[in-house]
Amino acid sequence: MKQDLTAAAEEHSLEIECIWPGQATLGECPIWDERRQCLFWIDSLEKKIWRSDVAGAGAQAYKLPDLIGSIGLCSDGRFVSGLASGFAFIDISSDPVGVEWIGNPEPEKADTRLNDGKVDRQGRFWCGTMNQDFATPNASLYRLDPDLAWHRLETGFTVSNGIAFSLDGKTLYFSDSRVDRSFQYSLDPVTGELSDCRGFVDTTAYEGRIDGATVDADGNYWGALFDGSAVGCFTADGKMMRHIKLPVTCPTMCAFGGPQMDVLFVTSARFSMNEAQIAAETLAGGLFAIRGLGVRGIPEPRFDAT
Ligand SMILES: O=C(O)[C@H](O)[C@@H](O)[C@H](O)[C@H](O)CO
Repeated sequence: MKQDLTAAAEEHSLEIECIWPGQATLGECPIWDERRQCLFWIDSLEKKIWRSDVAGAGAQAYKLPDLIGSIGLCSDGRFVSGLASGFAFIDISSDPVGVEWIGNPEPEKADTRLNDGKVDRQGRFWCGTMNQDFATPNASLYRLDPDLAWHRLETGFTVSNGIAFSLDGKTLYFSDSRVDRSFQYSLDPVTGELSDCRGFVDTTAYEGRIDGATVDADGNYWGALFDGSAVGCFTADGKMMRHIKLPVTCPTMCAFGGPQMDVLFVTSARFSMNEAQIAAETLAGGLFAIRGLGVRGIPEPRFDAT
């Protein structure tokens, strides 16, 4: 029996707007670029990076040669990314888009691909794989360092998700979404080593499972609740503080942005829905902006190859 959140949850002063009703198959990875003052997000399965202004206007897509799991900002204006066949830099300033391959951490595994990823406070790119059957527990968590060497930190997951970092960079958040588990690790900011894996949010108490996530300027953790039609905000010790309902079943990832860093952008997906569900949920795959939260994010750190 899932917890009844209706009493604690409703927040009537919020404005929730679908700012891009573009029906992504698998929208993911919203990221605010404070230098360009624009929003980027991806459609993993349609092999695209999308860009728009803060209001979703002027949306344009950049076509990629491969499925894409995640992007992070680089200090040189490119993206560091987890593509299905490996880590790569992506340069959207050229046409066609420039792709500089870094390497495939799992060339021996035909059934996995890189999925959720994020740059940590020290500028390293963390990215986890997922099994494309969403079930076999042979996915791993990797750290790509500025010297472009990658390191496998953990293994045995189904779908890597929920990667985010505490403000002091000493905690890594992670979720294995298909088994509905979320964790915290102690992260040594200097060496990038992980230790002391412990349970974080008990998402089995709520509808949905933690997909993509971010940490706000107060140090609280915001996670998209895939199959739960909501985003949840959790304290650093795993207690749900806020639960914000969305008009789509499958929100996938959230990130703060906008000139004041006070808008929460949320991507969503439709790949897991059947035809009847898609017909009933026309906004599925859209990009949402939640305003009026009274919370800000902080700019994303950048990856800087040495
Ligand atoms: O089903 C789930 O539990 C997962 O959350 C996925 O569906 C994600 O969206 C994943 O990140 C795919 O890229």
